[in-house]
Amino acid sequence: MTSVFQQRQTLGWTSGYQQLTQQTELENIARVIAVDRDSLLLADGAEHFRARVSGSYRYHHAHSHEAPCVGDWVICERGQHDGIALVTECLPRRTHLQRKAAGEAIEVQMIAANADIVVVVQSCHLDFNLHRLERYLVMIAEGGCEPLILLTKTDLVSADDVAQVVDTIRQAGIRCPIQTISNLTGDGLNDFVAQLLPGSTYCFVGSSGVGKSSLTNHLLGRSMQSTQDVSGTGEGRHTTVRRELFVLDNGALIIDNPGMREFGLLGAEAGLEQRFSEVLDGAGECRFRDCTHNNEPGCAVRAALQQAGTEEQFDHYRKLQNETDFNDLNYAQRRQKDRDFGRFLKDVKKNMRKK
Ligand SMILES: Nc1nc2c(ncn2[C@@H]2O[C@H](COP(=O)(O)OP(=O)(O)OP(=O)(O)O)[C@@H](O)[C@H]2O)c(=O)[nH]1
Ligand SMILES: [Zn+2]
Repeated sequence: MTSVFQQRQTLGWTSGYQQLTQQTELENIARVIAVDRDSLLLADGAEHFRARVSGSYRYHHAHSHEAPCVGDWVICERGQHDGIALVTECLPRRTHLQRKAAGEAIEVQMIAANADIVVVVQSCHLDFNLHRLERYLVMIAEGGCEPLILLTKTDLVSADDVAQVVDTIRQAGIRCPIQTISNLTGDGLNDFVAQLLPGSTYCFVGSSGVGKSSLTNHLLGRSMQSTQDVSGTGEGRHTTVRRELFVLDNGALIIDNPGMREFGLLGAEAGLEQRFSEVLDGAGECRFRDCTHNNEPGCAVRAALQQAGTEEQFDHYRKLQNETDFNDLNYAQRRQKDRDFGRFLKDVKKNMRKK
């Protein structure tokens, strides 16, 4: 017979956690599989069940990042009426992945808790962006996770191009594992799957459209529906709109982040992007819809900046935008930089008109 401990292990429970919770009966511990507004989907290794957070916990943990999120281990009371468990405590997080959100005060938003490895997914085709990658890596390190870089869509570029992207990453001093796959041809997929460790939790992050869902479908053997059936909650899962933790056949755990926006996007950055879009409007269309205005051919923004002779200044600001210190500036400082950037763009536009 499998013990409760072994059951928990299938969800990533380790003896390290065990020490944290000596006072608690194992029966009362569960992992957060998904969060839907006020309702949590939990799993204890034997079954999935619904839960809500106790009023007392919410009262004492008012910040949004303190609310249980996908990957968390929680203590709960079962056997309540209508089968809804009550979460009374969230265990200390071994690792966290979070972004700082825009707002009056800087809110920290949880993306996932207790992930061992964060898989940063970028496409070798157009989406690849070193600065964004570095920003992800900083956040991963901050949260105590290990990174793994996964480059997708190798079928759309030449082998030389793939090698060049890998080279660019290495040149930047990034030493973490890099894997390349094509969801279309299946190239590299087996190698990737083979190195996923049972009991380890992998969280996938990356821009929309880089192929996260395609990969998740593959990892789950496209058994999304049957996976859902296991949960016994009777919910359909046709659209990927929430973060969810899955157990793969080989015992690895994955958290997908469907439709996720860039998690380096901060208030000031959002502001920069907004003003930046004004320049985009004024400058016309770039050849590529997802142009990053770094060095793509047919970039209208670059052309406009070049014409105005302010390319260098612009790059400086973009660099600033990407610097991690920037993430740590307080709100007022960021607002100031934001205003400076607004002024700068105004000048660019004025110069463009003069010519
Ligand atoms: N050529 C090629 N196309 C791919 C590959 N992976 C995904 N795609 C296509 O790219 C598009 C986006 O793929 P998704 O898997 O939905 O991307 P995603 O990252 O999950 O996007 P969100 O769900 O919005 O976060 C789809 O049309 C896929 O068929 C790949 O390796 N090669
Ligand atoms: Zn462009």
